[in-house]
Amino acid sequence: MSHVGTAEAPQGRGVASVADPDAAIEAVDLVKKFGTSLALAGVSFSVPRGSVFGVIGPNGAGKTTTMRALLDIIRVTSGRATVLGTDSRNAGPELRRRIGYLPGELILEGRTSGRRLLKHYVDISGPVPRGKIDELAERFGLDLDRPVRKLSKGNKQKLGIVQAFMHQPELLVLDEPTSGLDPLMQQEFLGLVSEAREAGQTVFLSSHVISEIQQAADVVAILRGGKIVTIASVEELRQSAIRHLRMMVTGVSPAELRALLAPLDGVGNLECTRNSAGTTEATATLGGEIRPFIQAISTLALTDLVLEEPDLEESVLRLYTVPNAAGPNGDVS
Ligand SMILES: Nc1ncnc2c1ncn2[C@@H]1O[C@H](COP(=O)(O)OP(=O)(O)OP(=O)(O)O)[C@@H](O)[C@H]1O
Repeated sequence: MSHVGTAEAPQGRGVASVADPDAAIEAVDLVKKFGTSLALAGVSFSVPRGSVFGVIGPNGAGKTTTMRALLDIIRVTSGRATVLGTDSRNAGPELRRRIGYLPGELILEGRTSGRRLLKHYVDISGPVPRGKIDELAERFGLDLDRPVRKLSKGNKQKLGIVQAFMHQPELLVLDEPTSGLDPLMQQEFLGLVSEAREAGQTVFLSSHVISEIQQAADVVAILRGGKIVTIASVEELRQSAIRHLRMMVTGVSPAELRALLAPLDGVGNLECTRNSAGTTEATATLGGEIRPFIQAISTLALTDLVLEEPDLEESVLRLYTVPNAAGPNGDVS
């Protein structure tokens, strides 16, 4: 297991700066090149203290690179980040004690037990409240006396979670924290995140699981190809998500209904047909606000209207793949 570290980084240089005192993290135009490949192409965001900020994106989007840059495990090519009021390049032991870090790829080998390994990490993280390690281990059903190399992937992940949370840090940086956890343990983890927020801690986490981000995060950043496609609250994302609709109308022909609905903002995949009962049926997708649509159909003789719950997953996946897709704030990649 790696803790917050500076493995690939030169020793602290740069001057500590306080940008926004309310921000736990402020990243400004982070660029990271690995040889000729551009892992981060100008990433900027701000994470308010006491909030849960989720980052989602497809494989290779730059989530891990962003986290490693914030923790000074790697150095960015250009740009700057402030973490808990300190320039990330000054991530010395004092700052590291204020952060809990769960790396994406946990490597736990050796005969040592989970308990002994955690004791070692206490030396780095600073004091842990009495009984906290056992309380967390019990919560996740983790046997701390087994040699770590014998632990399953999920149990190694639980040990990583205990390690990140045990010293009740001001900031938690969690890379794919629920990877390998079963659904019950994922819920337990989400409970822990919500308690952390209630206690005023800040959580910065990445995930592939949209439903999990939806449940845990206040704000979501969608990263793709080293760029932020959009940053939005979960509610904004939900409102911008696509709904599926089906309606039945009498007294209008399919062509008339098409002429009414097709020009409306957000209407897509429109199909208007006459069914065997002589009623006109329309199916479509509806994005964005529903009010203009409801107003437009208010004069129709509706016999049925079905408007499905917005599908956040579908909407986010669209932002993953569609070139120049606009997010809820109108941001484009
Ligand atoms: N040490 C490295 N050397 C070279 N390229 C790297 C290195 N680390 C990351 N990359 C590249 O940078 C890009 C971003 O990788 P990163 O691991 O940050 O993505 P990610 O969003 O965390 O992906 P995943 O969801 O698969 O974990 C990828 O193209 C990756 O191949």
